[in-house]
Order: sequence, then C-alpha cells, then structure tokens
Amino acid sequence: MAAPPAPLSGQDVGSFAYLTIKDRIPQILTKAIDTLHRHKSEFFEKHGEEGMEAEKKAISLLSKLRNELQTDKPIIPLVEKFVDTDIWNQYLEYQQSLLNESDGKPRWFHSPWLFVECYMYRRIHEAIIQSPPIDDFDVFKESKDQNFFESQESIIALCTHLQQLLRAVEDLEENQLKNEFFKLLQISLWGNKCDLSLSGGESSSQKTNVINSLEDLKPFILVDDTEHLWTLLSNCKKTREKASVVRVDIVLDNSGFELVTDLILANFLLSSKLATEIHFYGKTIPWFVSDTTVHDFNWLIEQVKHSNHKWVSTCGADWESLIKTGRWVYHDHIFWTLPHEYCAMSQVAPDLYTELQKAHLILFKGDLNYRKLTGDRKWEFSVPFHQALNGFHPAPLCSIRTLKAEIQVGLQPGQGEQLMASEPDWLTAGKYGVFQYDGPL
Ligand SMILES: O=P(O)(O)OC[C@@]1(O)O[C@H](CO)[C@@H](O)[C@@H]1O
Ligand SMILES: [Mn+2]
Repeated sequence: MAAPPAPLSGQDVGSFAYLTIKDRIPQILTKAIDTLHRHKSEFFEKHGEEGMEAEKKAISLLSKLRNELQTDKPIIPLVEKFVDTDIWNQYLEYQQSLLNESDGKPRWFHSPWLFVECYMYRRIHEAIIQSPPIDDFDVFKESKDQNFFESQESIIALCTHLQQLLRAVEDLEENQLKNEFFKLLQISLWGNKCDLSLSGGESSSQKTNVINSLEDLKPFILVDDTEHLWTLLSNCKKTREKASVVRVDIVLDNSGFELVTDLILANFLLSSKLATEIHFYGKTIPWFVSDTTVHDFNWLIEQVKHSNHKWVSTCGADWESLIKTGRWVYHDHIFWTLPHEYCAMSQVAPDLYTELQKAHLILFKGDLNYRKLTGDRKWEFSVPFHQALNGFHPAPLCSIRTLKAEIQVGLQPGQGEQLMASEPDWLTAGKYGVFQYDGPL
C-alpha cells in the first residue's frame, strides 16, 4: 500500500492550518494571558505575594511562547518534569529525524499542524506547572463554565426531552426506538459545533433548541453511517446473555453543552438497553480551550444535579448514581494529550489500546479526534475511512464530527469537489458533519 500523504502544515500559506497558527493560536494565547491578569487579585488573596509572583512568571512564559510562535522560532524541548515530558521530547526528536539538513529544526510554520498545535497547548500547561502555587490553574475554565451557563435554555430542553423519553422507552416499538437513538446521535453531533478553539475562545454556546432544528440540519450530514450503529447495538441487545456486558466507549471532546449532549446519549443507551456500560475518556490537562477534563466532567454533573429545574436536576442525580454504581466509568490517559496519530496508539499506549478493544463500539467526538484518526493528512476526499485509519482498529468505531479542518475522507466520488465549488469554507466552518463508521458491516 502506498505511503500515506503528507500532513497538513503551516507551509501551505493561506490554508486553515496556516491561518490557525498565524492568527487563532496567538489569539488563544493572548486570551490565556488576559485570564491570568484578571485573576491577579484572586491569586493574591489565596497565596499572597507568592501568588503575584507566580502570575507574573506564568504570563512571562506564555508571552515568550507567543513570541516563539509569531517569529517561527525552532520548537524547543519541554523542560519541566511531568508524566509525559520524555514522550513529548522523544516525539520532537522524531520530528527532527524527518527533516533533512536544509530544513533545520522543527518549526511552527514548517512542522505538521497537528504536532505544533498540540505542542502549543502542552507548553501552556508547562508554563502553569512551572508557576507554583498557581500550578493547578486552568486558564480555559472560565470560558468552559461560561459555555455551560449560556446554554442553559438548550440544556433544559434536552433534559426535559430525555426524561419524557425515559418514561416512554419501555413501550417504544423497535422503529420508534431507532428514531429516538438517531435523534440523540444528531444532537450529540451538532453539540460539537460548540467549540471554543475554533472560535478562538470567543463564546460558542448553544442558544437555540437544537431538537427543533434536526430536520433542517440533515442535509448537512455528509456521511451518515448511523444505520450501522443501530444494527450493531440492536444485535448486541438481542443476542446478549442476561448478565453479559455491552460496552460503548465515548472519547469525549468539548465540555459545556457538547458534554451534556454526550451524557444524554449515554443515559439513553443504558435506559434503552442498547448498552449496559459506558466508558468515557477525557483529557488529563486543559486542552484545545474547551476539551473536557475530569474536573469539568465532575463539575458539570454537580451543576446539573443542583439545577433548580426539575428535569435537569433529575438528570444530574441519575448521572451521579451511574458513576457511583460503575455503570459509567471515566478514564484518564495521557495519550489523548500527546501529538500522536491514533494509528500509533498500539505502540505508544498499548494499555489504552487494550482497554479500547474491550468496547463493542467506540464513539470519537469532534474534529481533533477525526484529525488524529486520519493522521491529519492530505487524503483525497474519496479515500475510504478504513484506509485513512492506517491500521487503527481497536473495535468498531464511529467518528461523530463537525468539519473544522481541511481533511475529510470517505466521500462519494465528486462530492468533495462539488462542495468546494459551492461553499469554499465547507471543511472548516463547522456547518457540515459526519457519522463515519469503521467496523464489520
Ligand atoms: O475537536 P473539536 O473541539 O471539534 O475542534 C478542534 C478545533 O477547534 O481545533 C482545531 C483548530 O484549532 C481544529 O481541529 C478544530 O477547529
Ligand atoms: Mn475540542
């Protein structure tokens, strides 16, 4: 089989990768610096003079990072001891090994976009852990929480919809159950539009009730493999022994509204008996502005549980007990915040790969996961998804992704070219989405 194509990078002037590195990432860094500034008095109250010094140090480290990026300096090794420092620096050496003499060092506008963008977020984390006692501060927490609070109306509508559905689920015909499953999958898909990295940290909360828009949004689903998901899970439901496990793993993306849509889907999967156990994977460090950490996961369930809306608080109480009884399991693994393509997982994180192999179905939420599934490479639009996965097949899997990067595979011949002609930003505006499945049909 031919070698995979080249990775997306900032070498392509004018590309989305180039504009992200040139404009959006510096904007995200500036917002992180502003956030630290605005918490100065809090740091002083909590930690006195030491807190002030720490704030100054973190700001100077982030300002240095921004300057390195804006002047296309060589990418430098991480220096602060952390669980993944050595893996990161080995990966930097690997990137160096790919370059010839004339290329010099790995650089922001030369190296693969996936690498430099992940590296930037890991450098933000390094700046924070180098600044005790504020070394546990999440520079993105404010905007993640704001997304949740600003999406309350939609969250109330979704929790009300779920509770009404749960009261009827036992009496639903097969076809009705399938339709409800498809609706909640679509809600989880469009929940992925709420992404603060794409918006450069600007608010991207869900203001309208997405349930009412599903029919109108259907034309924007470019690949819809949801029938395969239904076939797989309904067969598991029909054939499983009484006490056996049907496990669905969800590799999470953004906190806030999107996380609520994922928890609602997970709740339905158990109540409909399409699954008996859900495993969630979040990020171990603040990542791509809005990605879910274990703190975000626990904070959101606590907020939902204490809502003054009856159906929202019912959801929160149910979700808390699903965690406590072990029917929902949350996993932390550093692999998800490394720069590696997922085809490297079995080598780099064999324990995680083995864990994923226990799932009957893995749902990968969002665009960054799609980029890592397909190696963030310049595939032709019609290359089969299975081929682009480049050997990554831990279990049947489905990407649930709104398009926010210049990469898409598995389209019909001519489909991508036609969209390119009619809507030049179809790949990056977050307006189109896919349910892309890989596994036995
Ligand atoms: O994974 P998500 O939250 O759906 O999107 C991540 C993202 O916002 O960050 C990158 C651009 O900065 C792209 O992968 C995408 O636009
Ligand atoms: Mn994200």
